[in-house]
Amino acid sequence: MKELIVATKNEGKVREFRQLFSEYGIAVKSLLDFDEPIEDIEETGTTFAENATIKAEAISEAYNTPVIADDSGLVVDALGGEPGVYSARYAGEEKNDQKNLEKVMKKLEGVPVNERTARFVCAIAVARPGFETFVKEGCCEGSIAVEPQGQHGFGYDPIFIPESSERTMAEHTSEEKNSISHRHHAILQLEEWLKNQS
Ligand SMILES: O=c1nc[nH]c2c1ncn2[C@H]1C[C@H](O)[C@@H](COP(=O)(O)OP(=O)(O)OP(=O)(O)O)O1
Ligand SMILES: [Mg+2]
Repeated sequence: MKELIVATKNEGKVREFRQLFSEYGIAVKSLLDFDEPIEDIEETGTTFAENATIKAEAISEAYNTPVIADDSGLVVDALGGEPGVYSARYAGEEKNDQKNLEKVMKKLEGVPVNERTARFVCAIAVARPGFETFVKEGCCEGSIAVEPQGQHGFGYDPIFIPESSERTMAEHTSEEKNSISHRHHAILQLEEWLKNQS
């Protein structure tokens, strides 16, 4: 089975990539599977695409091998697009999912349901030695719940209600999430390239 390196340390993403790529006969190796510790890569870009490129190219260049990376996050209209590229560190550098979603809930206190629109965005960069890096994006439209619900998934899933649903993403099974998520939509755009990998 073909193996792809995904330059992430996020266990939630790794779980989803394993499930999503298994459809293409591709196994996933993440930075959590490396024997040696991998230093955190600074995400200095101002867009998801830039940060995905930075992560994919850093690992591709270090190991001289093809690598993909995912930069993703939550974009809330009533917060002018926050937390956006700062999603992981919204409530501080410690990257705490619970504190991050509490900060969003607090900022949205009193904001009526019809003004709580938001989307999850995912940029996936493909970096290969000797080739130009390319990036594909996917998104999942929805809104921010009035209170957190559900145990599945990771990150902001307990407060995000996809527009196709009445439940939060964390109340969806992984199969359900993987059929509607921003990550799924980004991967669909990579499909042609992925089919040539297996
Ligand atoms: O499906 C999702 N469901 C809920 N929350 C999500 C999702 N997808 C991204 N998110 C949130 C988590 C984190 O707060 C940020 C990603 O930040 P991002 O820098 O891309 O990832 P990360 O630092 O956790 O791991 P890494 O950079 O090693 O891939 O957006
Ligand atoms: Mg990150």
